[in-house]
Amino acid sequence: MGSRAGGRRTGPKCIAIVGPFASGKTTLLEALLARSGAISKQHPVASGNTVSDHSAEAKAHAMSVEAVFATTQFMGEAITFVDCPGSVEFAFEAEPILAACDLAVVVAEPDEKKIPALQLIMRKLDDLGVPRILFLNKIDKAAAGVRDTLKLLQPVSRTPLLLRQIPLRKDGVVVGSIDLALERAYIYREYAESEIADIPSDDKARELEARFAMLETLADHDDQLMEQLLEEIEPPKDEIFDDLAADLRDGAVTPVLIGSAEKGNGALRLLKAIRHDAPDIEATRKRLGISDGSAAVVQVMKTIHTSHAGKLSVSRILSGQVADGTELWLNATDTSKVSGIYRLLGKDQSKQSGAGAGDTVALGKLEHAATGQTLTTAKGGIKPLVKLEPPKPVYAFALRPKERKDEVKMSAAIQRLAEEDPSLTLHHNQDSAETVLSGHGEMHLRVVRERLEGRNQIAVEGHAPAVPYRETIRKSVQQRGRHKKQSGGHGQFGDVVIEIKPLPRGSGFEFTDTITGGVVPKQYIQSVEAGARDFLKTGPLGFPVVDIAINLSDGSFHSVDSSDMAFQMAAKIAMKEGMPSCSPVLLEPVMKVEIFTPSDATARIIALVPQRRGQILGYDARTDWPGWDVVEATMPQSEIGDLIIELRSATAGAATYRAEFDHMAELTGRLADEAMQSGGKAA
Ligand SMILES: Nc1nc2c(ncn2[C@@H]2O[C@H](COP(=O)(O)OP(=O)(O)OP(=O)(O)O)[C@@H](O)[C@H]2O)c(=O)[nH]1
Repeated sequence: MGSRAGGRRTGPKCIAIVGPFASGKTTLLEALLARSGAISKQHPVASGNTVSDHSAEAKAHAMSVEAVFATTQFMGEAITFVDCPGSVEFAFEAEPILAACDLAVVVAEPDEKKIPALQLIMRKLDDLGVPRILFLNKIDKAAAGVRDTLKLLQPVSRTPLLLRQIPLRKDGVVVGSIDLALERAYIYREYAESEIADIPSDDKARELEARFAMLETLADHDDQLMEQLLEEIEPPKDEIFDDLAADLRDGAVTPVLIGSAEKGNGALRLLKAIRHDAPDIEATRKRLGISDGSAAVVQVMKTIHTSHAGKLSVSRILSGQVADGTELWLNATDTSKVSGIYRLLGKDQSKQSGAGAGDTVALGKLEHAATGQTLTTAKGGIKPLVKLEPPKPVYAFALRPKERKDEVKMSAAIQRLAEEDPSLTLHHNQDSAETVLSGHGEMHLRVVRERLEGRNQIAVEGHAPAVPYRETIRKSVQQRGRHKKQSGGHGQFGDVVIEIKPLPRGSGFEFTDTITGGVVPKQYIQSVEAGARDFLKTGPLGFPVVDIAINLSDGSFHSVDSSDMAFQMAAKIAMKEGMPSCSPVLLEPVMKVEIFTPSDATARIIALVPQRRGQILGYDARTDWPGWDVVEATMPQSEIGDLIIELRSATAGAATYRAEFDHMAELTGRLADEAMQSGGKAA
């Protein structure tokens, strides 16, 4: 095999490990690090001692909650692995990493339920054009044959899944694998390199059949190989290896390796496949459309704030060299100086004097750099290589510190967390005076809270954000309002007659006057409007009033005692007395919702819409998403708060939704009473 590398040094690689939730990515990283010698021993996830799940939050939930970088050396070459979280709630973490890595290892399980989640990941890789290897993990638990599993998985991949290994079974238990390119058997040993063996004679026929299928797929891109197969000539192994590498690099196939990360089985084969077949930095530059110039080009993959090294921008050096003190252009006008270069192994950092093309390192103190940015030593910066677009949030809560004194500290801490996680958004709701944090699910926001409480020592409390209810009226009324005060000296006098009328939904507020003969002088007409507007900020039901028209039709004034204030007061009195007779009614915001779901769950999704007072508008196949549907509905905003939780539990985490304001609708009965009692805020 050594000859295949041909002595060609390919430079440091960066490999993203992605895959559905709990498919074994953290475990696989642990196995890869142990096998390549970066760590002395592989720890199980449950021990809480893995390189990847090092944060308090990851340990607490026994799941990855952020991307973790680990650089190792394999056969003299550096490989940085990035363990990306599998939960859809943290899916955005992977995007800036995938944008600049050489290859993605997709860790999948022989489990039908995880297929929709796998499909989402494969689509993302297709969109970004990232070459990938599929690592079929948990082969120890596989009940079905590997080829049957691949038939199940094939629809999620736009490129053919190319089975490179088949399992070797003894008494129904997987004891090793057969490499179809090398035509060798590997007998698994726990936490140790597999033993090379001859292919057992009983398995030979199965091996030949699977090998032929592999060669046939390779022959689709190699005419010579096709001829050899047709003429039954044994193709030289070197050509097969070249084809495997070329097809992977070109994104023409998805090679499939098998293994059991938990015992370290298959890790070495995977490392070798990465060494020989994974695209290198040159290929990645080509994918990103940049050449290898003298200027350094750096893609920021993640931002972290550490207690001792400060802000770190974990970056891929795409070309050139970066040293301590190198000045990098962030855009056309701003620069930042690198202060500290570190190689990462989970939470551990080791200081480096510099980094070159292909390296993935943490660059210290680039104060204004952000995740996803492309930095360069070229004066004036360069056009960003990727455009990061965080998906729209699907879950939110209002947050406040338990102690008022922590308010400033909390908002600074959230800013830092949002810098680390661009899929988090924060806004201040003027209406409800709430600080609303939005993200991608309950766990996503729970982790933010835990970070505030743990890392930042700020006790916080959260609740569902207030629903912006409004109120309106159903009936018209004419009302007089008189404000008269004679308290010694200067008196106050204002007298108005107004007509209060309902307007069609969405009209807002209108003010007119039909004053004739100057019974209300011009300058006080606007006072009447101001008074009415002020009153409407909180109507009789306790909410802002909308869709209402006020016409000032009559009134009187006093040449000395009338004033702006007096007419504002008169208008408010008229409103206060008139409004209860107008049959006020509560309005709730109703959203137009698009729910994206795997088709086999469409019926379930349609059934849950009316349970949330929603109305189905229709459903259809999702454009360009085979096997998916989109369900359109309207649904009150108050019912959407935790919609994502139900959607995900109905679809193994795959479904999602988009909602936008559609209209305000009348709300009566028990729900209206509850809303009035709570003022729209969650209990
Ligand atoms: N039987 C078996 N279990 C495995 C294997 N690999 C991982 N597991 C188990 O699967 C569970 C999930 O493993 P993790 O490595 O945490 O999965 P992950 O993909 O990193 O999870 P997230 O990043 O949190 O989505 C753990 O209980 C592992 O012990 C395997 O090869 N065989």
